[in-house]
This record gives sequence, C-alpha cells and structure tokens, in this order.
Amino acid sequence: MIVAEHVSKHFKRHRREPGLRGSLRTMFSSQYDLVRAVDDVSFEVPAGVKIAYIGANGAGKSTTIKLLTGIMRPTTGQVRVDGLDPHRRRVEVAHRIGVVFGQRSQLWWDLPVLDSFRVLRHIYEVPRAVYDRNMRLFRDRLDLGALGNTPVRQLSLGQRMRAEIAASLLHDPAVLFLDEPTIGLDLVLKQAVRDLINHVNAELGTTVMLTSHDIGDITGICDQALVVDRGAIVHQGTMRELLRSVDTRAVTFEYAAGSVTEAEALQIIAAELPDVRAIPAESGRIRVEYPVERWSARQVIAVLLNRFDLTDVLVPDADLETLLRRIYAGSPAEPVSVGDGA
Ligand SMILES: Nc1ncnc2c1ncn2[C@@H]1O[C@H](COP(=O)(O)OP(=O)(O)OP(=O)(O)O)[C@@H](O)[C@H]1O
Repeated sequence: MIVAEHVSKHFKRHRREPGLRGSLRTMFSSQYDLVRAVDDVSFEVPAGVKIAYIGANGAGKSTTIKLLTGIMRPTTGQVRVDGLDPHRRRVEVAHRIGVVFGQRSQLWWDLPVLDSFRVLRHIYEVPRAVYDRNMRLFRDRLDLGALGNTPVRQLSLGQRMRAEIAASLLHDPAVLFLDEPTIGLDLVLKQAVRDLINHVNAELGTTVMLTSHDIGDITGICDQALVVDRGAIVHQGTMRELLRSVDTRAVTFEYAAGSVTEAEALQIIAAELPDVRAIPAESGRIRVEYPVERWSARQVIAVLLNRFDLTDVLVPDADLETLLRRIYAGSPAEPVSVGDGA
C-alpha cells in the first residue's frame, strides 16, 4: 500500500556566519550546507497495517510523510501510495489518503467547523450515506457536534485537533498519515482518538502510518514499527519484535525521605550494581537502567531491597520507553558542507 524505494531528500541550507558582518556575507554567499533529511530509505507497508514511524527530533519523519503525501518530491528514489506517485498524481492520491499534521491546520481558518466539513464533502465527492455515517461517528466519538458553528480560528488546540482528525477520515481514506495527531489533547480525548483510529482500521481496513513522541499513541494504535535514525531505517518489524530487541530494561524505585541523600543513593547503586545507569527522576525517585545480559529484574530489586528503605518499586513490562530514549539519543541529520552551490 505504501512503498518507498531508495528514497532520499536533501535540503540545501545557506551556511550562516556569526555577527552582523557574517549575516551580510551570508546573504551574498553561495556556500551551502546539505542536510540529508531522508537518506536512501526503502520500506513497504502492506494494506491494513498500523505502523509507527519512530525517530528522534530531526530524524526525518515529517519529511518522509511530506514525500508520501505528495507535498514534496524526493531528491532521488520513488514513493508509491496505493500504486500512485503522490506528487505527480496529487489529486487522485488526495482522494485515497487522509492526513493530519498536528503542527499545522488543514482546515479553513475562517469557516465554522461544520461548514468546513460540507466543503470537504464536495471536494472529496463523499456519498451522502458515507458522510452521514462518519458525521455520526465523529459526534459520538469526538463530540464534534459541540464545535459545530465555531470558526476554526477560535478553537483551542485540542478542539482543532478533534476537527482535523475527523476531517482526515471524512472520505473513508484507504491510508491515513498522522503526524503527532494527539498533540494538545487531554488524556480522555487522546484515548478517544486512538479508539477511533483503531475502529476505522478494524471496520474499513484503513492503513495507518503514525509519527508521535507520545508512547501511548504508539502502543495504543500500532502493531508494527519503522525506526529511523539520522534519515535511515534501522528497524522494521512488529512492535513485539521491536520490544524483543531491547537489551536494557529499567526499575524505578522510591526510598523513605531522609533515609539517604540522592548522592548517597547513586553511590550505593554504582558500587553494588556495576554497569547499570541510575537516573534521578521526579519526586525523589531513581530509575535504574540495567543491561539484561548482566542483570535480571529480580537481582536488581534484591539489591534495592537490601540497601534501601523502599517505599515504592515500579517494574514496567514492555519497556518501550528505554528503547525510545536510546533511539532519541541518536543525533539529528548532520549538515555536510557542499562548498559553492548554484
Ligand atoms: N524545508 C527544509 N529546509 C531545510 N532543512 C529542512 C527542511 N525541512 C526539514 N529540514 C531538516 O531536515 C531534517 C529532518 O527534519 P524533519 O522535520 O523531517 O524531522 P522529524 O523527524 O520530523 O523531527 P521532529 O520529531 O522534530 O518533528 C532536520 O535536520 C531539519 O532541520
């Protein structure tokens, strides 16, 4: 359904020099840095799959979504969505895909929400029965009726996101691209959005590609994961396989106030549990990340019980957080100098 073959997207960025004189020189300079936002990426996402596109800030996720939705053209390589080149066949592809960019609105700023939906219905030539069915669904699941006559520009971020998600699904798209879709939503609405996406996937077989920094979105929606690091794919498989690749796990604990200082606690851990990483967390907790080939949860907890006056211990099962922390620790695309540009 979604295919990327050796896709790269490079951006030229004017090389900036510091200071006023540098700024003036920058304006007339032909020196560029080249950013490899996406670098020779190939993947295939079959129909009906819900896949998370995971990577650190600047790893190239939004750029990939822009390539797949036809907003940008690859520098080299090819993308296909439902068999079509999304840039060349933008209109046909637009009828088959839904897109949500959490950071950017797709709605008409001055139109009341319901009017936007009426306009979209005509643009996408949505049959009356489909329109009515979907509007009922959005009223039930996203409380869309409450937003009815408010112009989009007067909506809060959370209200606008509900409208954006509904708009992306109005025409029963075969593929749904979601870039940070639950940004600004409270916990209840985040769950409502995840439920709605899972519902349309189950009912209509909609293929879903999601980027999100919210772990709940990834685990609550996706069954597969594509991991991108510095513009290149480093893992593709099921969520279960991704979690199995975790070689570090974590235990978080809390000790009785006043029993030891944080510095003492860190020293004890360093002495008793070599090769672990102890990270002070909020409200006096410490997160202990341990390599699974060296330590088991049981051994780590035994040491903690022995050395601390524990008031709480938390052992998360599927430790996607540790994995993502490591992925996100990878640096973004490094610009390389390309000398004199055109
Ligand atoms: N139009 C552009 N011109 C120049 N550089 C760009 C442009 N768009 C993106 N980049 C650069 O390409 C790289 C990848 O950006 P992109 O927005 O795709 O990352 P991302 O993975 O979506 O990040 P985030 O998680 O922060 O949204 C970054 O280094 C970014 O600065």
